[in-house]
Amino acid sequence: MKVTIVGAGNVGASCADSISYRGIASEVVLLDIREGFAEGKAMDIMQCATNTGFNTNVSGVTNDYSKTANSDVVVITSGIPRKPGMTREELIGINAGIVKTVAENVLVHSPNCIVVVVSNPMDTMTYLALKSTGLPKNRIIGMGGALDSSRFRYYLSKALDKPSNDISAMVIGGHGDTTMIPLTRLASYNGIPVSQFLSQEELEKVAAATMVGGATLTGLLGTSAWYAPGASVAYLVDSILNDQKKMIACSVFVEGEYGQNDICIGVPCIIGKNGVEEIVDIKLNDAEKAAFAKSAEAVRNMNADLKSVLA
Ligand SMILES: NC(=O)c1ccc[n+]([C@@H]2O[C@H](COP(=O)([O-])OP(=O)(O)OC[C@H]3O[C@@H](n4cnc5c(N)ncnc54)[C@H](O)[C@@H]3O)[C@@H](O)[C@H]2O)c1
Ligand SMILES: O=C(O)C[C@H](O)C(=O)O
Repeated sequence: MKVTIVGAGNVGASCADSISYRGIASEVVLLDIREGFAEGKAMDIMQCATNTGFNTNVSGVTNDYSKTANSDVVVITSGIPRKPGMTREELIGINAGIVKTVAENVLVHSPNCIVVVVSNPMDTMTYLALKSTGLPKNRIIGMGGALDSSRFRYYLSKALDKPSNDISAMVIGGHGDTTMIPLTRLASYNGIPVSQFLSQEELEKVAAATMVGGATLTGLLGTSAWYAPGASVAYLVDSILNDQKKMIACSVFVEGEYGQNDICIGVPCIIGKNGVEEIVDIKLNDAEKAAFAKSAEAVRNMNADLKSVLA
């Protein structure tokens, strides 16, 4: 199985590292416009092979899409990241042009691939990739919910003082500081509702920390995060390539689900060899429904900024 990752920066290289280390694909191609950069990242990753024991062939190319031919999955991480104090939405001006060109280029050489969009603002970039390529909706997946959910589990584990892997929790809605919806009511510690262990106030603090999880890291690092984003992409790609049918919150095109239409937004999806195989209909309560409608409105408003790019 072949995976192409466009953008060999912090997130792209971390995706390649996670995918090869976990043996998810036989071949990974990193592509970047910076001369020699993807080649360097690929060589560095390949020099891990003997010490970590992986067999994936990782190669790098400078803007040569012919080397990406016949990829099963293409991950788009190209574009600029935010700096401290910025929102993801502020990246739209530069990243929209990059994502549109990249999505069109990859499809020339891999017409049957599934596209995973990572570049921010991710829900808007996913919608752009879908509209500009005309691909069927099951083949365009925005990665954000997997990362946000893992941050939610991290903050719950800190509050509970229990291991993250014993906690099950999901974030839906937009991948933005104010649009994420951590589903606190449905989070559990080994199947037991977390509300049995944490007060409402503690749960609200966890949800708030989750929503600004990316901004917190950006403030600490001076640029946005990459290890957890790379691992989250690998988790998603694994479910596609190995047809695992995991339920993962992903940004996908909705047509009536959760009362919304014509946007890409985070909803629970079954992810398998066909990409998005099902959108799972969780019964939300009234407060969660209202939060989802508000999040969807913000996501829809951002799409309006794509008019000139999509014209
Ligand atoms: N969806 C998520 O959960 C999530 C998580 C982390 C980061 N991100 C986003 O991912 C993007 C990348 O972040 P990063 O930290 O890796 O940034 P980075 O600056 O480290 O890397 C971006 C790379 O893209 C390359 N690039 C730019 N234009 C290109 C083009 N036309 N073709 C090929 N490559 C091109 C650059 O040369 C650079 O190497 C940002 O938009 C960031 O906000 C999203
Ligand atoms: O926070 C960012 O800007 C990057 C990414 O969306 C993240 O959540 O880490």
